[in-house]
Amino acid sequence: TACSSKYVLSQMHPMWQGPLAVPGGDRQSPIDIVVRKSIFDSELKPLVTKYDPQTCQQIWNNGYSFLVEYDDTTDKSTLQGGPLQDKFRLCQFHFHWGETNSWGSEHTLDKRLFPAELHLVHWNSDKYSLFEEAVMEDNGLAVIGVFLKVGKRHEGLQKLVDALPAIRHKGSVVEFTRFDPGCLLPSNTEDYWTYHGSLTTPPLTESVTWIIMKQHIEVSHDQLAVFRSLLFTSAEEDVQKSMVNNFRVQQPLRGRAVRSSFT
Ligand SMILES: CCCSc1c(F)c(F)c(S(=O)(=O)NC)c(F)c1F
Ligand SMILES: [Zn+2]
Repeated sequence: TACSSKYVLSQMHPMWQGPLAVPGGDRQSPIDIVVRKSIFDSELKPLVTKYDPQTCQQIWNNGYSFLVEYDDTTDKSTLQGGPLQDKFRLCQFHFHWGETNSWGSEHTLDKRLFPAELHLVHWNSDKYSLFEEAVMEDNGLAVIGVFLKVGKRHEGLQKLVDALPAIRHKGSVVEFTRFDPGCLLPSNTEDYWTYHGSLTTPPLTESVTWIIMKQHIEVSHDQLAVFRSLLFTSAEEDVQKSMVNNFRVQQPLRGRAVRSSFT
């Protein structure tokens, strides 16, 4: 699918976290969400997701995370509602996680870190015809962020966890079909925070309407341990590096408002 083929992140190394010069740079992500400073907006609607598992195509290791990619050539898997005026097409989802359960998320709630964070990446198919275009525009992308906590095993996640050993190395791809990303959303999709930000990986473009779910999902310790068995490095490299801590450092709010859909 377009959403990541042209944007191989393999050049990126986790150590790039520094303040890469970004044009403008006043709406960078991730951020700390100061809950008591978020502003309730009664105009914010519940999210409307319509995901067709048949559009699931493959899972691959891009050298920074693993991406589950969807066919985004039609409007079969979409996100609308919430803070959005347009319809957005799902192109992929991926995660960020730590080397221990004490940290790993990109966003935080009142500085609270979670062990991992799920990102479902969508692009504005009402305004643009390709992900590559949308990723450069200020209302081009919508990313749903879901916090993960360690607890009971997530049955829906297990199919994905079972596929990970086949993509241990950077650049590995395997077919992955009939996976419903809706099973990874919390039961409550009405309560979220939203703000305007950016990708948290190069090209770091300021094109993202972020939608951070208030309710987390639970995965087991063992499921998260399989995430950490992935490698940043390709099979050819002689030093293998565990894929952990693939999150960006938090960025300044620069006066942005974070709105909440709930009081
Ligand atoms: C331009 C890369 C194409 S796909 C992709 C990705 F691989 C990724 F990691 C993130 S993220 O910034 O890390 N999380 C929101 C994205 F937003 C993406 F769109
Ligand atoms: Zn991400």
